[in-house]
Amino acid sequence: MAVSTVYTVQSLNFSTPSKPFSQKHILFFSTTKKATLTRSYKQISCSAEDKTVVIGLAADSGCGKSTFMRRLTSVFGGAAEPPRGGNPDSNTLISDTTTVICLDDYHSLDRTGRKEKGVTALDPKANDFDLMYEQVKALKDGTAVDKPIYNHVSGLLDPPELIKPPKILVIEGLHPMYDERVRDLLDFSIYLDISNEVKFAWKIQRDMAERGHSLESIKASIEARKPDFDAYIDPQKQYADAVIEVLPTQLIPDDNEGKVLRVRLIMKEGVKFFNPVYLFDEGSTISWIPCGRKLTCSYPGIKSSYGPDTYYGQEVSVLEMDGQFDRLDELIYVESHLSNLSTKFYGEVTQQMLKHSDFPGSNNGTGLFQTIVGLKIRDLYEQIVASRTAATLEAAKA
Ligand SMILES: Nc1ncnc2c1ncn2[C@@H]1O[C@H](COP(=O)(O)OP(=O)(O)OP(=O)(O)O)[C@@H](O)[C@H]1O
Ligand SMILES: O=C(CO)[C@H](O)[C@H](O)COP(=O)(O)O
Repeated sequence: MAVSTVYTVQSLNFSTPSKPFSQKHILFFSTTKKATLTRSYKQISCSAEDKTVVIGLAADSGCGKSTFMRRLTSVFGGAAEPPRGGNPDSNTLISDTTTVICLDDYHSLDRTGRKEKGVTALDPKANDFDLMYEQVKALKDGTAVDKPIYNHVSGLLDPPELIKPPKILVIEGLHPMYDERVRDLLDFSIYLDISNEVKFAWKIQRDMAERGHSLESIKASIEARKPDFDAYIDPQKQYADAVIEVLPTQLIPDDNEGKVLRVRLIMKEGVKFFNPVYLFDEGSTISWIPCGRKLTCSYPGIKSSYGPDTYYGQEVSVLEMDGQFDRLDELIYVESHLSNLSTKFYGEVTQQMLKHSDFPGSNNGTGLFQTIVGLKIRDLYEQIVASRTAATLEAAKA
């Protein structure tokens, strides 16, 4: 029988928190040979207003999740870094406000295990949803957890790292909306829907140009993942509150380069604390070519549209941007025609885009819509905190 021993967290060597704990936090170690951590934790007491807001970001590998996360954390200010003093191959990024955890850390089978069983990482059988649910719920309830680490360098499962409840927890990866229990914990969810043609072009850019993979191996890897992607990853988009859909342009006939993109921001109606962005007039159907005196466009130009639609049987608003911007500073012209942006000052979207002009997608709708969704998440967070504060005050009065 395993005997449990109590240690204070300050004595641990992994994932040393960047700041000392303000609350007493105790971990229970199991004294088995492997010295793995059992899953018992003491609750860190926090007020209702401080409870963690949980955001889910789903996409296939290589579809821009990390880039989106960099844009999102930048909206909150401060740099996002891996846990200080922890595993150098940690997938976690922590900033003052946000903690981003990668759901690859809940792979239950390592690279060899998947190979032996003949399953991909996209297959639910290769992932531990019970633990994912248990830990996301614990964090949401104000309890720190020892989250496993999937090491992408070695392909092994490394010893766990300590994750404290942040203000905003982002769970990003293949399956944030797959398991109903985890899905129900999300305060807001996003799906990055990258069409096969564009995914292929991005994979070639990264894996061929930057990582030296051959064209054949990239094709083979995409083909091998496709059945599981279609079965387990893609269906999650029906649950997302916002979907960023990336398609080949319609401005160049038969374009197969995948450089000019048509991007659609699909925003669910009726989501608490989320008011969809609109162009010119809320609820109308608009088609707009902004190129001209105030927006420089070279071939093939830019076409934007907006209007109501349905998506998986639900009412949505869709904002679309096809083409690319020549001059980012002129984006202020487009920004000034959009409403419900949740900016804190005039031009904040343009400022964010200029700040990260070196990120992929900064000259088109991918960067623009990721930035807008980042601002909407900040607004959602602030509204949730404000409503909790109001509820606490009401309760105190009663
Ligand atoms: N908006 C974009 N426009 C053009 N290329 C992009 C865009 N977003 C991502 N890419 C390309 O895709 C690659 C992967 O992007 P990123 O690292 O953000 O994706 P990811 O989903 O986090 O990937 P992974 O899960 O494999 O770590 C980038 O190196 C870049 O080549
Ligand atoms: O789909 C993925 C999500 O990032 C990866 O392929 C999965 O996590 C397995 O990683 P690796 O290929 O490093 O073993």
